Amino acid sequence: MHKNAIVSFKETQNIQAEIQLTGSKSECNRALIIKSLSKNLVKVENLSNAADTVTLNAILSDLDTYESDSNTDKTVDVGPAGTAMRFLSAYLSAKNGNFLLTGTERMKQRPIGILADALKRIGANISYAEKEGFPPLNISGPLNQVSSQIKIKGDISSQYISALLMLAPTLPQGLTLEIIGELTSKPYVEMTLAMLAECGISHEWDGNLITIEHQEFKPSTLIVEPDWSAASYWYSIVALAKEAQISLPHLREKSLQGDSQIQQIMEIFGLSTTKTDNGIAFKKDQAIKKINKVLDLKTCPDLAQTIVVVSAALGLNMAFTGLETLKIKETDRVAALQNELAKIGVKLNEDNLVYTLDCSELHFPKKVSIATYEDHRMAMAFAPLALLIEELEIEDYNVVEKSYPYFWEDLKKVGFEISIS
Ligand SMILES: O=C(O)C1=C[C@@H](OP(=O)(O)O)[C@@H](O)[C@H](O)C1
Ligand SMILES: C=C(OP(=O)(O)O)C(=O)O
Repeated sequence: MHKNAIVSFKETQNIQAEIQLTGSKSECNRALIIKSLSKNLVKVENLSNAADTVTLNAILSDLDTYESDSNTDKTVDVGPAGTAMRFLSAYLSAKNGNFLLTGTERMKQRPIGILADALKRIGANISYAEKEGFPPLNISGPLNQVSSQIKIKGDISSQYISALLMLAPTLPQGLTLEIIGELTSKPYVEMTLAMLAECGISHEWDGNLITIEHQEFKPSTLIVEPDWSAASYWYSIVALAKEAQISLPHLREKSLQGDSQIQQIMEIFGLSTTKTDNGIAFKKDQAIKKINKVLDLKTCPDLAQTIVVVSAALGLNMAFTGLETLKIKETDRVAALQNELAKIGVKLNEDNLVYTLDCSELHFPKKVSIATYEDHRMAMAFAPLALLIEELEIEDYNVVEKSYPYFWEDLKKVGFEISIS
C-alpha cells in the first residue's frame, strides 16, 4: 500500500533557508557510464542520492563482477530510470555477455525502438523480449561494428543520442550521427558532449551531424553539480509564498544543465536570482510580468510541470509549446497535469500542439488530494500548493526518491508540516 503525505503550511511564517540539493541525476548517470567505459580512469565526485543514480551505480558495480563469468544470462533491471535504460542499451551492446535489460511496467511502455535500431545498424545484437520497439531487450554483446555512420530521429528522446555518443569513442571506427528532424531536449546532448570533453573526448558538431572518432579517455574527475530540476521546486515555493528567500549552495549560474534556465523563466513570476559566494539565491522582488508570447519548453521538459502548476496557481492563462515528449515520460504528464489541475478548477487545453491554461474557474478548496502517477515530478510540482491550500494530500509521497529523496525533509526545514498516512 502506498503512503500519502498531508502537507500544510502556517501562513504567518516567512520562508528563508539555505538548501543543499543532491547532485543532478542526469550528470551522475552520464558520469557513471563514462567512468565505466573509461575503465575507471575517470572519477566522479558528488554522486547523487537519487534512486535512479543509486540503481545505475549498483548495476555497473555488479556488472564488473559479472565480467569474469560471462556464460550465464544476466538480468539487468533499471526500475523506472529512463536514462539507465537508454544508456545501458548502448553500454551492454558493447559488453561481453547475454543480458535481459528490463524495468518497471511503465518502462515497458516507454519507446526504445529508435535506439535499438540504431544500435543494430552499428552492429549490435538486440531483440525485443516482449513487445516490438519497447523494453525489455535481449542484448548479446560484444557488438562487431559494421557501420560508423547512422541516421537517428531526434524528436522523440535525446537520451538515445546521448547513449550512442558516450559509447562512440570506444567503438573501433568511432561514430557519426545524422540527426533527423528537430533535436528535442538539446541541452542534454550538449551536457553529454561537455562531460565527454572534460574526459578528453573531442567531437565535431556540424549542422545535424555529430562525429566522435575512436579515442582514449584521459584520467580526469567529473564533479557533479546539484540538480537544477530539483531547484525548480524551490523557485515555485518562492513564487507562491508571501515572502521567501532561498539560497542554493554550489549551483552555478552557467551550468551544464539546461534546467538552469529556470532562473530566466521565473522572472516572469517576479523572481530574481543573484550569485552568492558559494552558489545562488532568489527572491520575489518584482511584479509578475504579463507575457503574451507562448513559452516553448522543448529544451527543458522536466521544468514543464513546475512552470505549468505555478502559472495555474497564480491564475495566469499562459500558453506553452514543446510538451510533446511529456507523454512518454514517467507517466503521460500532460494527462496527469490536466486531471490534477482540474481539482483547482484549471484547464490545460490543447490546440495544434499549443497548450493553454484556462484559469477562469481557479479556486483553492480547503482539502485537495493530488494523484502522482508514479511520477516524482507530479509530487514535487504540486507540493508547493500547500502554501495556498489548507490541507494538501500528495499521494504515494515516496515517489520523489527517483530524483530527490530528501524533498520532504527539506520542505520541513522551511516550515512545511508533513504528516504521513
Ligand atoms: O538525458 C537526460 O539525462 C535526460 C533527458 C530528458 O529526456 P528526453 O531526452 O527523453 O526528453 C529528460 O527529460 C530526462 O529527465 C533526463
Ligand atoms: C523524464 C525523467 O527521467 P527519465 O526519462 O530518466 O526516467 C525525469 O526525471 O523527469
